[in-house]
Amino acid sequence: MAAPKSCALWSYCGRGWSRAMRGGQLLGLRSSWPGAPLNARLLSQEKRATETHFGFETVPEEEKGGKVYQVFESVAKKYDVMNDMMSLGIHRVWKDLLLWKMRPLPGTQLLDVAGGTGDIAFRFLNYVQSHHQNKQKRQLRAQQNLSWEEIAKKYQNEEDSLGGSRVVVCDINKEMLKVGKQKALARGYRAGLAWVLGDAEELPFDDDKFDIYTIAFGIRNVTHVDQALQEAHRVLKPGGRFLCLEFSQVNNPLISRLYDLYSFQVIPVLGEVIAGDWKSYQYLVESIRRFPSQEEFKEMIEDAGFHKVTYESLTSGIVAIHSGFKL
Ligand SMILES: COc1cc(O)cc(C/C=C(\C)CC/C=C(\C)CC/C=C(\C)CC/C=C(\C)CC/C=C(\C)CC/C=C(\C)CC/C=C(\C)CC/C=C(\C)CC/C=C(\C)CCC=C(C)C)c1O
Ligand SMILES: C[S@@+](CC[C@H](N)C(=O)[O-])C[C@H]1O[C@@H](n2cnc3c(N)ncnc32)[C@H](O)[C@@H]1O
Repeated sequence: MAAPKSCALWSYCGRGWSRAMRGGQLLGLRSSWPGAPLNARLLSQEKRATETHFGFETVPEEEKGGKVYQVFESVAKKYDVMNDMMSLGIHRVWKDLLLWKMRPLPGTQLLDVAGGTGDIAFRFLNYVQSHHQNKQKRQLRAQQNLSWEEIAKKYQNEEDSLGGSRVVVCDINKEMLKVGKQKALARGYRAGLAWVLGDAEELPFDDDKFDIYTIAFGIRNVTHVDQALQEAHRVLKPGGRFLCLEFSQVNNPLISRLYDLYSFQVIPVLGEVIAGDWKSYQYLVESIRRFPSQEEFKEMIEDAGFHKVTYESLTSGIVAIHSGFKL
């Protein structure tokens, strides 16, 4: 695991305690820093700030991972149907827009972290396969003198139909990965797809390995967001791209009010009726409100070493897509 960048951590402390409180998450000070404000030094010496949030609850940092694991272990089988019910299918549009923004080239090696049941991975494979086949058709039409056998051979090898592109789905939860693998089998996805059990905070991959790193609706659940961002930077090749689709801040007061009413009055009820798990969906809607705003998260991505960091808010800011590059 890449050691936290002292400059980034220092700039956290250097910009004062409030910066370390970003998104309501009390970031643990790992050592009393000579330059840190007095109250931060006292806190780090007397009582390490090792608390974080689990929805609106404050919990010891070491407990959050287990609680999040239980949430997704519980909802895994109903995860996909709940997404459609809660968002009336709009989450599919958000994920399609993520792929449209990605526009992967042939041969792209994608790491989809917190990939769960594979929604992003399947979209990636569909995208690269359709673009590769369209390119192949254009090339074949340009070569009038090919024999039938030569044409048939070009269409036969599925591996080739991906143009060398590959996607690795990495997730910490066995049940979510199990549902994803079942979906892949049912939909006929075989080539170019791998499933890896792993933690976003400590990825089981070498440095400089992937062209694109995506994380969709996952980073909100991670205990140490800064560590996950640093791991994303580590495993990307120079020139690689980071893309994050996550819930964000609604700025329109009316929509924000309606969204809150819908979130806290309807979604947990849907969670209980459909998934038999009111608490996990209460966690969902609370965790959304505890996540940093678009601008704050942009700064966190920059602190992790990414450049040209931008974001695009969708559906009045209910979600946002953040993008950055490892240069
Ligand atoms: C455990 O963690 C997780 C588990 C998972 O399964 C999934 C995830 C990851 C999550 C996703 C990928 C998607 C999650 C989706 C959401 C959080 C919801 C996203 C919300 C929208 C796209 C629409 C938001 C709605 C608005 C902006 C405002 C419009 C709201 C209304 C018209 C409803 C107003 C609600 C009230 C006034 C509350 C009081 C009313 C009642 C209790 C009566 C009953 C009301 C209804 C039945 C209204 C239902 C309305 C709709 C279904 C329409 C929704 C509106 C739109 C599509 C605009 C994960 O992390
Ligand atoms: C809301 S689901 C998103 C799944 C998928 N990306 C999608 O868009 O449908 C969140 C996923 O994050 C995973 N997750 C939570 N904490 C994680 C961590 N530290 N490392 C890797 N995955 C994690 C959960 O197991 C779950 O599968």
